Amino acid sequence: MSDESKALGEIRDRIDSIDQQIQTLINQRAQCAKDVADVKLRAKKSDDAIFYRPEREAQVLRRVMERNQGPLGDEEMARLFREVMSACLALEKPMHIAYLGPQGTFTQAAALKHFGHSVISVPQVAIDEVFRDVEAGESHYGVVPVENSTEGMINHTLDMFVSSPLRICGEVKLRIHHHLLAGSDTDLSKIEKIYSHQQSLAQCRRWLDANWKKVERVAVSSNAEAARRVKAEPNSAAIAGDMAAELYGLVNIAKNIEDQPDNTTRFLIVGREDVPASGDDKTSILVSMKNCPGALYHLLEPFHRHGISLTRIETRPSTSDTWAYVFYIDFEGHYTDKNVQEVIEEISKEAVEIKHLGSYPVGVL
Ligand SMILES: O=C(O)C(=O)C[C@]1(C(=O)O)C=C[C@@H](O)C=C1
Repeated sequence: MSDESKALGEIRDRIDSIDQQIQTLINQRAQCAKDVADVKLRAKKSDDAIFYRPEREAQVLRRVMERNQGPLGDEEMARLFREVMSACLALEKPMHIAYLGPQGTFTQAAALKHFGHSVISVPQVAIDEVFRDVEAGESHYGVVPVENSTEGMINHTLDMFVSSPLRICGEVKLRIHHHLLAGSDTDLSKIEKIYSHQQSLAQCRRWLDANWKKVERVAVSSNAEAARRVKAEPNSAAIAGDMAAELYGLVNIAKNIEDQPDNTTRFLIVGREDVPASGDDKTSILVSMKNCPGALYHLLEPFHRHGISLTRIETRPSTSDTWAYVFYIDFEGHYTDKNVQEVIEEISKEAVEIKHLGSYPVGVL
C-alpha cells in the first residue's frame, strides 16, 4: 500500500466514525423534536397546536452562526442546520407551504431557502391565491415576493394586506440571478422571441438591449412559465433562474445577465398566527392618515423620538374614501416592545386606522 492510500484510508476511517456520531446525534435531535410535538399536542387541541416556531428557528440559526469556528463558513453551516431543523419539523408535522408558482419560480426557491427542503411546497397561480390558500387553512404558510432591489415594491402583495387577516411571520432575501436559457438543439441565430416575466425583462433590460436588440421580448406570467414555453417552442429563449432551467432541462446560453449584480428580491412569509419576539425582529404596520398638512410628519416623528429605525416606508393610493393615504411601514423591533407600544399609541391618535401586519425575526439566511 502506498503512503498516499494509507493516509487516505486513515482519514476516511475518521470520516466514517464522525459520520456515525453525527447520524446518532441528528436522530437524538429528531427524537427531541418528536417529544416537543407531544408537549405541544398535550397543551392544545391537535388542530390548534403550532408546530412551526419562526422565532425559535431564527434563534437556533443565529447561534449556529455565532459559535461557528470554521473551516465551513457561517452561512454554509447555518444552511446545514436549516435542513436538519426542516427534517425535524416535518417529523412533528409536515408543513404545506403555498407559493407563487408554477414550480421552478424564484418564490419556490425562496420558500425552500426559508423552510428547508422537507416541506411540501404547493404552487399557486397568483399572489391572491397564495393568501386565499393560507386563509382557508389549506396551507400552513404562504410565500410571496414583496420587493426587488432593482424594480421596487410588488404592489399587489402590499395591497393584499389591506383586507387579508393574515400575519407576516417571516422574511427571506434571495439573490436573483437570471440566465438566458434555450433548448439544447436551438440554433441561436434563429431565436425570434425571448420570454420572461415582465419584472425579469426589466431587470435585464440593458443586457438585452446590448445583445438581443432586434429580438421580440414577450412578457408571460412567470419565469418558470417562460421556461416551460421554450421547452415546447423552437426558435425561442427564456430568461429564468437555475430552478426553472433544471426543471425544464434547458441549456444556459448566458449566465447572470441581470443589470444590477446585487439584484435581490425580498419575500414575506404569511401565516395565521402572531410570532413571539426572537430578540432581533422587525414589525410591519399599515397606517391610513387623513389628508391634512403635516400628516407624514405626525406619523414619522414619534419613531424618531423613541429611537426606532424605519427600514421602509411605502405609500399606496387609498382604495376607500376614508383611507386618504395608506402607508406601509417596516421598522426595527417587536410589537410587544415597550417603545414600539408607545409609538403605536401616539400614532393611533392621528391615524384613521392602524393595522399591525406582523412582527417577525429579521431574515437570518
Ligand atoms: O422548539 C420547537 O418548538 C421545535 O419544534 C423544535 C424545532 C427544532 O427542530 O429545533 C423544530 C421546529 C420549530 O419550528 C422550531 C424548532
